[in-house]
Amino acid sequence: NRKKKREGPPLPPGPPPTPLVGNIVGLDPASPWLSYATWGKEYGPLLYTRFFSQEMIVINSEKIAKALMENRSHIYSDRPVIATTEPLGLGFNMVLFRYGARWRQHRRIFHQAVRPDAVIAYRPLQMQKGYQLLLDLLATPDDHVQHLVMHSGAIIMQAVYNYDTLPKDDPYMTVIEKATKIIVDELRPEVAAIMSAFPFLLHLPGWFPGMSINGRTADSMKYTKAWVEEPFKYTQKAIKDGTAGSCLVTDSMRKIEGKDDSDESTKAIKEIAATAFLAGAETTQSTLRVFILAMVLYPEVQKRAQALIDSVVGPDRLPNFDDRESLLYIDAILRETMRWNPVFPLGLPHASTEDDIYEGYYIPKGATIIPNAWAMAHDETKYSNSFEFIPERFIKPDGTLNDDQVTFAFGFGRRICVGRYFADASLWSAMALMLHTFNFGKTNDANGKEIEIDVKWSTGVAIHPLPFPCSITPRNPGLTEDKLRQLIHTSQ
Ligand code: HEM
Repeated sequence: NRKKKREGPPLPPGPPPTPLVGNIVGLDPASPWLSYATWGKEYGPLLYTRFFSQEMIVINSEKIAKALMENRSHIYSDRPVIATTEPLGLGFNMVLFRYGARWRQHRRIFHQAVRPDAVIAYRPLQMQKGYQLLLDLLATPDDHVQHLVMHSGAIIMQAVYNYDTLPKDDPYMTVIEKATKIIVDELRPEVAAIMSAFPFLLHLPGWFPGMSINGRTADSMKYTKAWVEEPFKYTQKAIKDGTAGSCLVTDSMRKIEGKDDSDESTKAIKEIAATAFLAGAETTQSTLRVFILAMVLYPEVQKRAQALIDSVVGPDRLPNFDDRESLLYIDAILRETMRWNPVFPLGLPHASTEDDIYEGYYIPKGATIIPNAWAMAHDETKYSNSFEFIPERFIKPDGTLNDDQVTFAFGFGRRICVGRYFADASLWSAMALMLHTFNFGKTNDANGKEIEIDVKWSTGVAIHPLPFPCSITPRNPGLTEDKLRQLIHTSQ
């Protein structure tokens, strides 16, 4: 027991571990962020827990997360080795890379493509895909989840490969969706910790209780290989044929031309392209699902946003990025969506590369560092009535936005989400367009009685609300497909 044998500063407090397994007892496997937040109330915002031999430091406070992962980022920028990465076929994915040269190379190329001044170039495509989302919602509002999946995926496929996804049964999207489903389900830190402690578990059959991952690795491998290779081949061919438009792959390939056209750079670009979908599509559509849930549950917020859009934009055209400055309430809604239910409730784990001491507590080298974004979002000292959806909390008395950009929802320090500016624009455009065009509300049952929404959440590393009954109706009751197409045409 490390706690007894060590001399010097103590480890941070935490619940007493069960011998061998550590702090599994009492941890809610479907929503561990709740257990960590509860433990935080008892033991303090910095917690020490253990899963088998893996030491974990859970941070429930934004201030401490910044003090460690930002101010001491030279120590806290690694990722834990996740034993399930390779079996799932995720070795290409820089999100999970250890801190080092390969990560730095990928991060640099990625940053070039989606840094604040570069993302402006993607606005027309984000608007186009937003228009398509409106058309899809008008045609079949009950399929709104599928439309959001397609919207977020189509933006990434276009931005990365300059590939226009098919509205139905797109071959690349189908394969990627299958892989993502397995990955999001299985890539949980607690599963990874168990697998790391007992690698032989990876060889147990998939039907063995708790070992669902083993039944799925072969499929995951197959799908991820197709995901990395196939769309990249599409763009490579377009480059060869001289028909390639600007996109992450084409632009990055052109940059290395003549300078460094080794296979390694090409491979890096190919892997970054696949990573963009993994990191960017599910997260964006999950956030938009949270947004729709909020609009249904908080009609007064929706009305306030629509009244503002009506006064600034009016009914005869759709909002665009030039209106953003005059529609700050939409930004407040965006921030509140990210805060109210962060789609990565436990962020993504970092790992420490040196022993450290923080406020008298010892943080061991090699510990997994878990920022509990959910607990930060529900810090009542910062966000009163934190379970309520209140965009006004981001607006200063003079009507401008405050400085709180809810960055904790995008992570910390050197590993902070590299795609956050891109995500912000995809989210803003979709939210503004949807609020302009539709009302989101509850539905009625057969007796005309309003159906109450019992919100349930998926589980895994990234989460979203499970489908809930809602009505999506055009604000203008006479809106037809033709009229909407006309509106889109005049707005371009
Ligand atoms: C609402 C949308 C999004 C959310 C909430 C989100 C959130 C996050 C979070 C919490 C992390 C972990 C940061 C850390 O380790 O501290 C992350 C990492 C990352 N995100 Fe995002 N993300 C979103 C969209 C995107 C998009 C659109 C892209 C790409 C176009 C992207 C690319 C990445 C990459 C590559 C990483 C890994 C960074 C690294 O390890 O260095 N994300 N994101």
